[in-house]
Amino acid sequence: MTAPTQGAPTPQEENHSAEENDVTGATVWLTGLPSAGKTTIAYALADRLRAAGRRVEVLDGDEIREFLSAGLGFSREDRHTNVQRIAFVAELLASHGVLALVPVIAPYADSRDAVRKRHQAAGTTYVEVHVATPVDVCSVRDVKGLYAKQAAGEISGLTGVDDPYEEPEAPDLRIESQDQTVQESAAALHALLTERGLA
Ligand SMILES: Nc1ncnc2c1ncn2[C@@H]1O[C@H](COP(=O)(O)OS(=O)(=O)O)[C@@H](OP(=O)(O)O)[C@H]1O
Ligand SMILES: Nc1ncnc2c1ncn2[C@@H]1O[C@H](COP(=O)(O)OP(=O)(O)O)[C@@H](O)[C@H]1O
Repeated sequence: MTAPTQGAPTPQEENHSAEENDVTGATVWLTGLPSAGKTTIAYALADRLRAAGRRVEVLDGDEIREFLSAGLGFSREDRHTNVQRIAFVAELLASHGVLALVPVIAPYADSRDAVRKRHQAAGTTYVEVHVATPVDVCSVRDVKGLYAKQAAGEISGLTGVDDPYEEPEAPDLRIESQDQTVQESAAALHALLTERGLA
């Protein structure tokens, strides 16, 4: 057997690099009410996926609103614009083999449909997860104090209270976080991604 030319990749190296290039990315969108558990599950899942060697980005709603969507508010129109911008970035990442985890409320069905269609048109995998924690549980968790502020009349237009949340009719997965630990919720989503060849 002749030794490979110096500098040229061995067949094993070539295979390895082909495998890397062939890794399937996907957008995994976690939709649900404020304090439902979207962000917590996304980061717990990211830890698991990174430990398994996957490239992962979490497109956190709060961070996106500070930069990419700076200046947008919470009107129907602004929420739609926010969601479409995030979908654009997520799809780009996913099309390059990244698992883009998106814990963003996305309260309107037509906005989420547009996200799905963008991914379908590009041939990029899209997974919709409904973190279906009931509003009474979310309002007790009240991670950012928004439910208390709304009740005190300090803010209005809070999703699920005095602003719409249109529940997904047929998500790929529904997580009832009120009955689970964070790790159980993350494991359920990890199992779905494994089943679909994404993890
Ligand atoms: N009025 C109102 N309604 C809903 N949410 C509100 C509101 N004001 C501020 N926030 C906080 O904004 C966080 C980011 O929202 P998103 O970008 O995910 O919302 S949207 O998809 O554009 O509707 C969102 O983050 P999460 O709590 O992680 O869901 C909220 O905490
Ligand atoms: N199974 C679960 N999955 C996710 N979060 C949970 C779960 N059980 C309890 N929690 C708690 O609920 C809160 C959810 O907050 P967060 O993830 O910021 O919600 P969101 O991003 O949907 O606004 C956290 O304090 C988290 O520890």
